[in-house]
Amino acid sequence: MYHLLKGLHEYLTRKEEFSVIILGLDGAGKTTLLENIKTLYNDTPGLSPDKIAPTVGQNTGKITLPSTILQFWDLGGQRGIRSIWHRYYEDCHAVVFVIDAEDRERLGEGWEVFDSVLSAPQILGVPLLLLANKQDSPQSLSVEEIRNNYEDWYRNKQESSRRRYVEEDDHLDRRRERIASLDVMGISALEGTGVRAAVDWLFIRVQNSRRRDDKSNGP
Ligand SMILES: Nc1nc2c(ncn2[C@@H]2O[C@H](COP(=O)(O)OP(=O)(O)OP(=O)(O)O)[C@@H](O)[C@H]2O)c(=O)[nH]1
Ligand SMILES: [Mg+2]
Repeated sequence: MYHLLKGLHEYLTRKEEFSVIILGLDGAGKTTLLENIKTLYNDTPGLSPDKIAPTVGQNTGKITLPSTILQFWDLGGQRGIRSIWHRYYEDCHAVVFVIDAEDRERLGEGWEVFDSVLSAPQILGVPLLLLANKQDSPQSLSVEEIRNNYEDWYRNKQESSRRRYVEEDDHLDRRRERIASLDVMGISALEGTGVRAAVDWLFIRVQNSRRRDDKSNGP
């Protein structure tokens, strides 16, 4: 009887675990975001921004929400480290792409990398959230400006490339669909503004992720 009740209790209180990968160029603010999330949701606070160094490899963090655990994988954004990102694609349930909205000079490079993430076949069906970080800075582009900037970049790229003629129709359609339904949110990872709203988005979207029935504990 005890075992039956224990089993029932465990069943009723079990938490599903989902993996979220955080991608973006070096310096975009991914680790600052992860540490801020830890501070907001965990008893033990995350690192303060002055203790954060560029990521060589990965950082991880876990938060517990009602009936759900989110496991974050913050991956280094330096050019040489980006080549390992794809190893995390197969097992993730959501992707967060952080763009530095303050660094106008690197926006093009950011979109180039974002575009390759957006069109990676392994994650075409996985929720993708674009975060326009550093909204605390007066120089930063707003969410609206970031979206427009990406759409302009994409249009220019299409016009100047012949890729659209060689890309498979099906793939192109899914990609267009993804861009049209792309969610962009503004945050300040440094001050924590907008971070809870972004986590709420993830919490809701992973429940409906196509990979929900195919969960794993991460890469
Ligand atoms: N003003 C401002 N600065 C920020 C914000 N988020 C991060 N930064 C700063 O941006 C710099 C880079 O932050 P990181 O979190 O290390 O960036 P990262 O994306 O993890 O970089 P890599 O680990 O190299 O991929 C640091 O100086 C942060 O303090 C923000 O919201 N506002
Ligand atoms: Mg980092």
